[in-house]
Amino acid sequence: MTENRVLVVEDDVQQRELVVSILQQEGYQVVSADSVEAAIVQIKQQAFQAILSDWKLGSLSGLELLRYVRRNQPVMGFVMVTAYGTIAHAVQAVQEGADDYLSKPFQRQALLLALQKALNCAKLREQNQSLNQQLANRTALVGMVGDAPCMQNVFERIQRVSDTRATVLISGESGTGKELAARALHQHSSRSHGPFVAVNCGAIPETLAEAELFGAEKGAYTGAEQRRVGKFEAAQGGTLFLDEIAELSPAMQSRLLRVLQENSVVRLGGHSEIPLDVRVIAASHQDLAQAVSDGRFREDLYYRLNVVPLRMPPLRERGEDIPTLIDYFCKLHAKRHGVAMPTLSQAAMRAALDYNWPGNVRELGNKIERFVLLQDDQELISGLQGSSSALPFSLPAQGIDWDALEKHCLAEALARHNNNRTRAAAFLRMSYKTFLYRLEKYQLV
Ligand SMILES: Nc1ncnc2c1ncn2[C@@H]1O[C@H](COP(=O)(O)OP(=O)(O)OP(=O)(O)O)[C@@H](O)[C@H]1O
Repeated sequence: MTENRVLVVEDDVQQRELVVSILQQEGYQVVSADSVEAAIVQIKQQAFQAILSDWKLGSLSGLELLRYVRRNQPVMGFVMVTAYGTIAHAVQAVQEGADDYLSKPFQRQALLLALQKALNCAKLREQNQSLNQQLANRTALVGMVGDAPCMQNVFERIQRVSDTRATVLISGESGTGKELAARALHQHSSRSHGPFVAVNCGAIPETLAEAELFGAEKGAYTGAEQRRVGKFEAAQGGTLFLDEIAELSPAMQSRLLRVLQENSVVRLGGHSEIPLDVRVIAASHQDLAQAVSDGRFREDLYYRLNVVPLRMPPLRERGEDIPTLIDYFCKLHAKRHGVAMPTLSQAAMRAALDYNWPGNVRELGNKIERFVLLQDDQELISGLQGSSSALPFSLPAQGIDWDALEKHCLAEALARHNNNRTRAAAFLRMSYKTFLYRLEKYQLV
């Protein structure tokens, strides 16, 4: 906000002039209006940071003006001036979004304080709006949908480390967006103009793995009729994404470790070292730490890769993102296939929220694509009901203390959502009212 322009709305000429002159003496830019209609004309013509309005204004009231402002200019500060003894009006004004109220007659100091409070509130709302905008841009920028706090943490980490050369190890179940995260890391780095090369380590035949990754000179192995450039070299100046890293054989693991340590590569059958300028990102849907404990993955390579760990949360841990993702995929696939955007029935949305999504975002994207093409709600619902009641855990043989479990679930839902009750209630698929009732029952409020 560059300057503080205030609109004073008052139908009593004397009172209006008095307020205008006090505010002008304080350095405010002041415009005045004598009715709700005149005030709305002014608001449409120029920007104000705050409005100071009388309650009683001819045939309309300041409340109507307040409602108009909150609908059309939600950021603007608002002070309601009420007649002496009409506290009910003041209460109603604050309930409907006024930042403060003043009871007539008021002192100069009270007027200035109330106006300052409204201006501060407006400033906070403006900052909030711009932060939300930044957040929305950020989400759009990385091409990943996710409002849940756990996804916001992922975005934050991506932003923080994208422009470094630090190796990132992305973990997460299949379909949680590991490759998308790797692409986001690349896109947000200064290497974005360079190549992004993705290799699925599980899909390369063992015998060809070395040549595929590190390259081979002509005649290095049977069938090598010409020089072959490996994936590391192909990613020069850019990013190499090694997916399913746990699938590499022990021999390949040690070669990879050497390349990473030396930051250079020697082609199979070659002699000269080729210096590398490659950022490496690895991913695995298997628990790599477990693979190390089981002796299937080299510990030193694990630590070399796991400089920055990035965990992609499974979809069932971020149920609040399901409606947004459904909307995103409906739009995406409707556009892609040139068909009308369908709407989900409430029953289908319910089924989607109750479903366990073992295939995560990929499965959701596929199911929604089919829905967009077939536009068959029932088909979608029946595809979601198969495992909808399956819980991600089973009860212990000795039984459970139900109250302790319920209390634990409520507390954990709150903790996971930074004490945001609306999100915690949605996470537990509970109405807000039911959630509050249960919090009170367990004295968690
Ligand atoms: N947060 C998200 N927002 C939008 N689309 C997403 C998101 N996460 C994943 N997707 C989409 O879901 C699909 C699967 O994502 P991706 O291939 O990145 O998952 P993955 O974890 O690498 O899977 P896998 O382990 O099976 O290789 C892709 O089409 C991707 O675009």
